[in-house]
Amino acid sequence: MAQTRQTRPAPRSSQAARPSGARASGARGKAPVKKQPPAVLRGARAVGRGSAAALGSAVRSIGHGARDVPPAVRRDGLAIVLVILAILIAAREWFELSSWAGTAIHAVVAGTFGVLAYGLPIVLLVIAVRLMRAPQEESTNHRITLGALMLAIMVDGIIHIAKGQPSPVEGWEGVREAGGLLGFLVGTPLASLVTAPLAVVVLVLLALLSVLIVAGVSMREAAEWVAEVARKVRHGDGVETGETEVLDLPEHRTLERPGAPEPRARKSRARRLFDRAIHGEQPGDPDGLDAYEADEAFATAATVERTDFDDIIDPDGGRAAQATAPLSPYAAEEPVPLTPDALADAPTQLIEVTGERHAPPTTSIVPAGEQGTLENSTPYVLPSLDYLVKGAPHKERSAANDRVVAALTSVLEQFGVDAEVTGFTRGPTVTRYEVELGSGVKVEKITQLSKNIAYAVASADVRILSPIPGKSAIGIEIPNVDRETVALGDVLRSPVATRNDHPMAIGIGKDVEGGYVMANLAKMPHLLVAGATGAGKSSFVNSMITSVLMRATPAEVRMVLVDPKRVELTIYEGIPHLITPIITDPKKAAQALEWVVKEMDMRYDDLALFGYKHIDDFNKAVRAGKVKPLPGSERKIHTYPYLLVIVDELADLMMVAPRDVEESIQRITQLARAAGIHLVLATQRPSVDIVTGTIKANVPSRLAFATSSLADSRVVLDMPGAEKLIGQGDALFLPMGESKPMRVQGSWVSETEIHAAVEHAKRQADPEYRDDVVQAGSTSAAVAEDIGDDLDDLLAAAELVITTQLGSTSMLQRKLKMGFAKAGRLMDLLETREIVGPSQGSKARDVLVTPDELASTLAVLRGESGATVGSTAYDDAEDGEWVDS
Ligand SMILES: Nc1ncnc2c1ncn2[C@@H]1O[C@H](COP(=O)(O)OP(=O)(O)OP(=O)(O)O)[C@@H](O)[C@H]1O
Repeated sequence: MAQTRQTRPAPRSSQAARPSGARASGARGKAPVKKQPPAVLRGARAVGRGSAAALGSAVRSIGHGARDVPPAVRRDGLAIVLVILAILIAAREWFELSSWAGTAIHAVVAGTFGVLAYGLPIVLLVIAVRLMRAPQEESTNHRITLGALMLAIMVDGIIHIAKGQPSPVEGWEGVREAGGLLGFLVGTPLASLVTAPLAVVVLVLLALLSVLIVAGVSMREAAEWVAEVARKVRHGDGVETGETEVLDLPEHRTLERPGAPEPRARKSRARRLFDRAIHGEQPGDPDGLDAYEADEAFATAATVERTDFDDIIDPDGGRAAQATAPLSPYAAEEPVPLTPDALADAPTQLIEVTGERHAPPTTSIVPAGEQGTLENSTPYVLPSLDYLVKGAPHKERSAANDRVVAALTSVLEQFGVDAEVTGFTRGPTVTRYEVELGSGVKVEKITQLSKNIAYAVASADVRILSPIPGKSAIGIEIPNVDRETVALGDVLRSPVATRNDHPMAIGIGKDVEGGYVMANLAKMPHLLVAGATGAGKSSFVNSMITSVLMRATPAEVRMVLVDPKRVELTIYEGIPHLITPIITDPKKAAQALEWVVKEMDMRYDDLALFGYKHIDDFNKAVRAGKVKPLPGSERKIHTYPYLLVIVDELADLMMVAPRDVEESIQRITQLARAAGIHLVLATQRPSVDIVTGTIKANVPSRLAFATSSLADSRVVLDMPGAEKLIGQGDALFLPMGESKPMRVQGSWVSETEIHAAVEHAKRQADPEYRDDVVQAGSTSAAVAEDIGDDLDDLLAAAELVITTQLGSTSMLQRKLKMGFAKAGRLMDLLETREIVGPSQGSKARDVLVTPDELASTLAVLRGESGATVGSTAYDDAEDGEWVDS
């Protein structure tokens, strides 16, 4: 299933509503409606509850007070505490502080860490500095702290064994002079288990592992780095020769030569060379690059394209991510974190702070014909989730819900229906009230009452679900008068989001039970988003793009954004995840879709060439170094990022080139899944001429916001329901393979938050645009003059005539719904292209092209170079032998 969801915990019984006459229910996951207890008992309970509540609220207020302290200040507080500890420990261990406090410190610290207590102040200071300088890299900080602690334990164990394994029973002094309590606890049992020398070997290896954890590098990387240093030392061009060469960790190999082009210029040249390499060309020097530069450029391009999910995912589910290179020059310049409070207080200032740009990372040298070190991707730091604000806590019930329960109960009583409201589950926008029927009562009795229910609860948007999936109960969904906004930050911070580290998983929102809903765009694999103006479609597109920015690096996900309205997506201009500037011209958008088809074909060729079925398998093999270039090829094999194509207003595209757009969408959607290419098509006008049968058949996942009519709901979901939604992000989500849609409240992200995420991304890297995206095919340029604006109609006419093998003008008139003059003109054009023979009076013309030659003939009409009617030239193109423009 494409989506996962987390159900909220069952409400406490003390929160249950108690309308008279309602039947008690203990159903899990909903607020039950209970019978009234006797008055005396109620009074006693009230007194008890009152005092408990007073005590509870006092404790909670302290807790809330602490929670209200901004996270950044809390982290600073922790850093300051560490500095104080470091000073105190240093005072005793270094300067022999002799007071009782000194004695106590020594007893605790040396008692725990043994002789390592001497070094502890330095370790504490390093962690404190790291906390203050890179607070947003929580998972990296956790990793370093954990690694340091492990290292201390292992070294203590070694010291403990080396000092003859003193036991606390013989006196603490000996333990303090050796490895402390930690050393005793680790060293003694291990030594008695496997003998002392073997125990030391084990501890040394574990200490080595701890060092790797602290450094955030794998054994192979460390070995490579050591080999590199050794090589440099051997060749006498040592690491510290300063002026021309700087050696860093393997992923940051920087080699500056006097007179070498600027890194950015080299990169764009690299991109061109890289593109050629993809198409099997040799990295020569047509751009004036010498062999050195060409190799370097290839390595850079490969680095840019590389992905390594395994390497950037922290075992704790967070992302130690790309921030893990402690020696990176970029790590020292990490961005100032934007906390929600900061965002609220001074958005403009913060935007200024983030205005500064970081140079893209350095170039690595990979000798020609050798596979590069693939896992060393660009040190791109993902934005901290602190950039996104926290929403108000979710309410499980409110007074409004109790009023609705009472109203529903009274409607049932008034109309004499033997049914009871047994509970409800409150979501952010609507609450689903559950009604159980008495035996022998027809479900229709309730559905017939929908208007009376709407009247009683004073809401026109009552939706009845019969039954609630998986339950013998009827659900009545009624909008909350006190609805809640679902903050994207809350969705992305929820356990369901942190457990799922897929870069294409996005925060959809919250379901009717208040559970967070995430969905993986890669599994959809294509999504249609529709809804009337103002229903929340654009807000969804924004939270989707922001989700990607928060969770994926440009090496993992690249995007093509199509925004014919020119307003919705401009904010994302310049983010490094873009593969081409935001496309606003619908004609260019149609070309971009053709480019996507081409890219897909190319990826397919690659998969076929190396024998993989899915891009994920291919990428995994590339990262494992298992994909080797063919013998004699100089090509550097790289991983492919997912390609996410977002069209924010399909209608605008369908108006310009309906057949081309439809055709491209069809080809992309049929094949793109395995190639890691995914489409999101959004439209305000979900009518059959925009969301055609072909598009619907190929885009299996749907997200419907409120539609203006039942017909529109049917177009999007193939069922009614969306016309009853209440707007502002209220949606029905129907992922591929599901039969019933899930009602969700879409997540909301403010412009300030988007800006913060965008600025962060822009600071990390520059976009590297592919200049061929909007030139692919250049169809319109080559279209013959006599066809002019009639190309789409001509293509339709040619297709009709060729597939039916009937050269009849009146058929064109009838099927394409056009006048006689236009149909006649099209037929004449077909004659000039030798698709049909000359006019034979009232008889139909001969058709000179067979259905087998349809594709090549349409290519000729489109003006695609190299194609001739009925020839094989276009077929070659179909096989993926496109020449890069
Ligand atoms: N998820 C949401 N949570 C809270 N409010 C929302 C949400 N989505 C939309 N809204 C509210 O509804 C308004 C309109 O939303 P939005 O602009 O996304 O609609 P739209 O369907 O994209 O309209 P259009 O197609 O005209 O751009 C927003 O300004 C916002 O106030």
